[in-house]
Amino acid sequence: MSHPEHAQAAGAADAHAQAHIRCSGLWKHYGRGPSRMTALQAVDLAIAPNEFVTLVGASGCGKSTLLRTIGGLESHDAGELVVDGRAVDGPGPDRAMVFQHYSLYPWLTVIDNIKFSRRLAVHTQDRSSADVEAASGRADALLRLMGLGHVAHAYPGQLSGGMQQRVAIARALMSRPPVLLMDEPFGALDAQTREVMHDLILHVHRLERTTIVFVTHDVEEALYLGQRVVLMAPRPGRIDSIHAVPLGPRRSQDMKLAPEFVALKREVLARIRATSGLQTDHELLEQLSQAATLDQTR
Ligand SMILES: Nc1ncnc2c1ncn2[C@@H]1O[C@H](COP(=O)(O)OP(=O)(O)OP(=O)(O)O)[C@@H](O)[C@H]1O
Repeated sequence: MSHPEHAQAAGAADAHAQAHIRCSGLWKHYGRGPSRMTALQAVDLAIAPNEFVTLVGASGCGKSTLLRTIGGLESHDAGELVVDGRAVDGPGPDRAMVFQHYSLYPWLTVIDNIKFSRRLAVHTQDRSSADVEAASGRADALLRLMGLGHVAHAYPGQLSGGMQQRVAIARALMSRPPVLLMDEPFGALDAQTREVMHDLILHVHRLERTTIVFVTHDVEEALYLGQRVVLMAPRPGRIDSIHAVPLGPRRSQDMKLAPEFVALKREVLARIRATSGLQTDHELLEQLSQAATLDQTR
């Protein structure tokens, strides 16, 4: 006889086993001795293939550390981290990363920036001309997908921040990575450009069927993009709670006004304040004014 709780537990275990990215009891420390701090404490997280998951939380809660660990840029101290059934022991072509700063090559044109990683592979692995042609076709398709066709032969310095970030995303997608890891990719863009980038990345996610893990400080961005929002808490860095976003996969800007969106935004914001140790903005202002008074009396 099946029991609902058992069925739920079995479902969760199944999801864990079939996950594209799976962290089980993941620990990460920085420093040694008395200065040792725990950046990740027993993180358990299963991300399904083609899922879009966002990570939010107060400053220093370990969002970037978790993302970089999944990317293989940081090692973990204990626990298990598996991507596509394989234990992660460093960076790999299956996991592309996009950061806030575009890190494009200023001396290469847009199209050459996009082809760059592929170009290295052509040199090192003695690819055939058919491979080179396929790479050109892929680069052209990405130019179109990212709305960059008209600037293919421009240099990064001639482009706006939003356009440069589109190039960086196209370059990350060039080798069809199954996983895209994004660390505050739109953090330096103005509000209007961010909105355009949000719809663009959702479109890319639908077409490329990539699993995306996206770090942000911005709760509205986290809710608009994510199918699930993972809320992390600091000191020690850990997962506080995971929230399913009650919106379908096709999103539009007016959904941000839907009562269920607004209610979840409030809940997540309140939880971030609570976990950061600051209950209210008022409390923060009081702390700042006390610090200012202390400075004046010194
Ligand atoms: N290389 C490092 N060496 C020592 N401590 C580090 C290192 N990288 C991060 N930390 C510390 O680990 C904790 C988690 O940092 P992390 O950057 O992952 O947090 P975050 O949630 O991404 O923060 P933010 O939102 O401010 O970017 C912080 O206390 C940070 O100071």
